[in-house]
Amino acid sequence: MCGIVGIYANNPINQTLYDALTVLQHRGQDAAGIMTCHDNRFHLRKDNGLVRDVFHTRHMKSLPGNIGIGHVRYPTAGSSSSAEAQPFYVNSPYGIALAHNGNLTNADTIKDDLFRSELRHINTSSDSEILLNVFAHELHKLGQLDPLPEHFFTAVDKVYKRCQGGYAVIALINGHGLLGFRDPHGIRPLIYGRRQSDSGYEYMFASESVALRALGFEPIRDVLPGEAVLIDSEGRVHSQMCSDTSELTPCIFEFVYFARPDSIIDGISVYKSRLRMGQKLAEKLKREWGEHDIDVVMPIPDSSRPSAMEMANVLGVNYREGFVKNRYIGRTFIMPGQTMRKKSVKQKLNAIELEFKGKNVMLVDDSIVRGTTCSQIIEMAREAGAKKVYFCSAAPAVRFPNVYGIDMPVAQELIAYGRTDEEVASLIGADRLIYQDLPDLIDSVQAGNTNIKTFDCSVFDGKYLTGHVDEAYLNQLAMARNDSAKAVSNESVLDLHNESA
Ligand SMILES: O=P(O)(O)OC[C@H]1O[C@H](OP(=O)(O)OP(=O)(O)O)[C@H](O)[C@@H]1O
Ligand SMILES: NC(=O)CC[C@H](N)C(=O)O
Ligand SMILES: [Mg+2]
Repeated sequence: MCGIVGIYANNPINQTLYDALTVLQHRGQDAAGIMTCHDNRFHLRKDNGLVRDVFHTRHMKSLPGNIGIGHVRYPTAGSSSSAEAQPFYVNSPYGIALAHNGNLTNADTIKDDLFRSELRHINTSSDSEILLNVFAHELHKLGQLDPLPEHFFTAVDKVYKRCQGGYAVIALINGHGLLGFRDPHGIRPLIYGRRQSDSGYEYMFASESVALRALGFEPIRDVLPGEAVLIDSEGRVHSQMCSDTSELTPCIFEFVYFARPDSIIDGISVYKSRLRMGQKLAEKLKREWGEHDIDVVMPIPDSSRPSAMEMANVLGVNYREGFVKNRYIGRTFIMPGQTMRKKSVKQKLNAIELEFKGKNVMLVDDSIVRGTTCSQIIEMAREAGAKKVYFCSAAPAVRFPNVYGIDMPVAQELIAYGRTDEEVASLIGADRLIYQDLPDLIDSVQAGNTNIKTFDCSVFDGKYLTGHVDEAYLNQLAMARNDSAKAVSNESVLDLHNESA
């Protein structure tokens, strides 16, 4: 679940890109990159690490220009090598840089086609480099020295025909502007907006509206599924639907966990949808438990706070913050290995004993995925003196892999895989466990925009709306991206992108 940003401005944009990436940091903590363009030359800085670690003053000074793109990475394909940090660059045609959020489900086939038929070499194992080369090839085929917007749209149409999966993309095209597009299902988010400057409007594309707002850009609208929006070199906006089979089916997990609560995605407030998740969960609890003996409702910071708050409210029970989060530890779920994730939960959360002593506590999390967080948290609650520890998840049980840009590639690594709710409860050590029902989760999100008829709920129901995701693909993905395979592929390599720090 990477974060992407692109800016067209009338003044240097290195600092604005940096600031936007810090706002999107929650979407990717592994690597960060910025590519700017000035006087027909690209300037790149990318490396592994958080935004604040990747860009020092000397890097910022060497990112000139009024147009550029940025990326924060959470790998879902390839390795964690700095060579696979983004943006990626290809020299022909025109010189194109690209930042991608999502995952291609037919990357291997396209890679083969690119080499055999189109004589293009892909030097990394990143699907984003493949996506860039497909776009570049299709654009090159049109043979235009002075391309018009329609040529870019034709190339995007071809990308839609060839690339399956979920993707939101921002491309920086030397001399021709910024191009944003979103896959025909709109699985991954992308929004654009503008702000007034002394010399006219400036434009920004971003994964989430919060990045626009934080930098003083007014959102115009979400990019539609199957649509491409071009901000040309003169700052004119062109847009076109490039796919004739598009339907908005956004990823519901953005609302559960990934996005910041202060973002609005496809017209839906993430914060409000989380409040509604809490409300629905409380209603389910009342229905199923009847009388209860819960003394306090507590969130597992950060993401579950709104749901826990509303749950406490509906149950008429005290809301208490029993865990304090170390603000210097990042999100644990998107960390690359299980050892690091496990260690970080303990460093990240600490119990305030007096909130637990002799109480029956209901711990609320937004989701239970591998079970790393809840198992440790329940243990901590008991150690802090809780009488009974109940646990609930504002999302249903995660039982299926994600193939669209969330790194949950292996069903067997999910704690609920092949287990009943009771079995999960006993494994994590909870006295009782309650999961949100899928229809309730969908209602909670859909209430924000009833025009959206379907959401990508694949991690909960195993339905992959883009098609072509079969048993064989899932098996192959599991082999390539299980935790031990990733540890091997992430061993250090010296690659083409090999600048000095
Ligand atoms: O079952 P698991 O595999 O542990 O995954 C689920 C947990 O991971 C996430 O927290 P994270 O620490 O990533 O981020 P947050 O601070 O935004 O809650 C999520 O909010 C759950 O707490
Ligand atoms: N999480 C993402 O969006 C990842 C983008 C791309 N698949 C990568 O691994 O770099
Ligand atoms: Mg969490």
